[in-house]
Amino acid sequence: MTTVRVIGVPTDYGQDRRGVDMGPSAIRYAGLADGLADAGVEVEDAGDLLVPRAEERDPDYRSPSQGNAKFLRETEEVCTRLADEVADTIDDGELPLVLGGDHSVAIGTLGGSARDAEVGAIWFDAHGDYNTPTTSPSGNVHGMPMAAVLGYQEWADVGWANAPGLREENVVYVGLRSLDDVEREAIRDSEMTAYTMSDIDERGITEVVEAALSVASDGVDSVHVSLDLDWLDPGIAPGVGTPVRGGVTYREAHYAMERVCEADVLRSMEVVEVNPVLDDHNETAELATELVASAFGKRIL
Ligand SMILES: NC(=[NH2+])NCCC[C@H](N)C(=O)O
Ligand SMILES: [Mn+2]
Ligand SMILES: [Mn+2]
Repeated sequence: MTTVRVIGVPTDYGQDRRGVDMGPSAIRYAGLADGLADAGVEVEDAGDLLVPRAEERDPDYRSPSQGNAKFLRETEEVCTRLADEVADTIDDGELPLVLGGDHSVAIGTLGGSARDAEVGAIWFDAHGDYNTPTTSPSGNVHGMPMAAVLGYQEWADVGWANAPGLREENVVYVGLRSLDDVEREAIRDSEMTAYTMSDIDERGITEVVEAALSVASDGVDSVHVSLDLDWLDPGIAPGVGTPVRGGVTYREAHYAMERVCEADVLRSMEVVEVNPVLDDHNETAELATELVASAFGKRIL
């Protein structure tokens, strides 16, 4: 039986809206343990990483190579510890489930997951998160993790952000609908595969998810799944910091998670960007919990 080790990362260094640091609590409160039990997996909750409050830090501390990026030192500090936790979890034969926090935590999750193995990644998100400290219009590191771990542009010089076992060819985006201009060109020029919402409209979630799974798992040991709650339509997932209209539906999202489970390639998973302060009676955290249960095997019949 799979044992899932839950690792909370209560950080909001990667963006400007406060509250996403409460994501791990909100997701647990929404019934994560019961959801995983329904899915038939063993659960071990490792608690939360200790993350100093943003108010105690200076977002504007910059070393010359940091460009616009805010809280980069703090992000390094958290992601370095997270990468070790994730790698240790996998070494112990368990499956890490990381609860964000904002999407900057992916630098740590992927760093640990792709440390000693060849892995692919499926990025369920409205956004590409492929900015760099100098191309980013916002300076928010949650818009940069994919570029960071792949060493795109100046990220190549940032020694701590890397995922040696992850190659662009095995990275797949599903559900894109908001890209910055430079980021769009960079994604076009990369070897990554990107399915936008229009692709889902045209081909249906069934076909897109099949394609995503096959590209991500091609020639590698296993796959990391990154689930940003703003992938879903804000009508059903209002508790996120950067909502974008026109996201996937409740059923499309569940279907995708069910297929992830059936493909039996999962190495690590993270659920990010749940912001209880912006949420409506914890409904986004509840949705996150249900989607995790589907990804780990909960079925109707
Ligand atoms: N993980 C996220 N929600 N990312 C949103 C990124 C938004 C925008 N592209 C930026 O870089 O600032
Ligand atoms: Mn994201
Ligand atoms: Mn997003």
